[in-house]
Amino acid sequence: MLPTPHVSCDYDKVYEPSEDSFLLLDALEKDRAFLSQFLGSKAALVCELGCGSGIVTTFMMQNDIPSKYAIYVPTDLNPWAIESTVSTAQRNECDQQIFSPVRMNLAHSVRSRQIDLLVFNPPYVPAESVPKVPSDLDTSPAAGQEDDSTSDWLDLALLGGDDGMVVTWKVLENLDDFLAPEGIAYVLFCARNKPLEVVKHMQLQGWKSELVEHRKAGWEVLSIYKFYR
Ligand SMILES: C[S@@+](CC[C@H](N)C(=O)[O-])C[C@H]1O[C@@H](n2cnc3c(N)ncnc32)[C@H](O)[C@@H]1O
Repeated sequence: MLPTPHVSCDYDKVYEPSEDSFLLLDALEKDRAFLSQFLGSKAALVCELGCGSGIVTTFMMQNDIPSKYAIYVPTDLNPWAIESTVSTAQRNECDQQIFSPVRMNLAHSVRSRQIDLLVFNPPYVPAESVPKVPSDLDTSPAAGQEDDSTSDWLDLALLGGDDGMVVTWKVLENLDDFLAPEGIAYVLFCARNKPLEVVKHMQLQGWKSELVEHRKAGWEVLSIYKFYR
């Protein structure tokens, strides 16, 4: 079993690693040899969206997933998550890797079709609405029309709107633009996200998809699917 990074953050501001984070680590560990074969021969661009404490990106860096030549660009809307990701990487002595966390909305500031490995543990809890993207990072036409009061960073980490899928759909609908031609994405779902319906929809769009991990966590059932062309 691969070592889990040491993490210590201010959990009033940043999502505390939980069952979902650990399931993602297990999925990446399970697919480590596959990822090394699939992407290991090049300097792969690895982009974890919503990096939070940095536990997942640090785990990948610690364990050369997909290879020791990879370039890691984790992203988050929450500035405290970016700060925590830097300190988690330092705490775990990952300063050998090429690593540059960036505050951005999903992967919208990364050039099209550049990401080789995309990893996302999204805000997946069904809720009436999703907290709005802070106006300095919102590029939609409606941006700047409301006051910018996003201060509850934990709501942003958890609340996923209708079916808990609003943010995840923003990634899946942009996957063709985000992923490199031979790229692959690992995305976490809870049962209330109706992952089987989502996978069917993605397959109809031409994506290949496989279940990587599946676990009951308290009253949630969590699963991780990978998507590739
Ligand atoms: C469930 S937490 C996962 C944190 C970490 N990856 C883990 O597994 O422990 C979701 C993360 O996504 C971030 N997030 C939410 N919406 C985002 C968006 N539109 N763009 C980037 N990050 C976002 C939140 O700030 C939070 O850090």
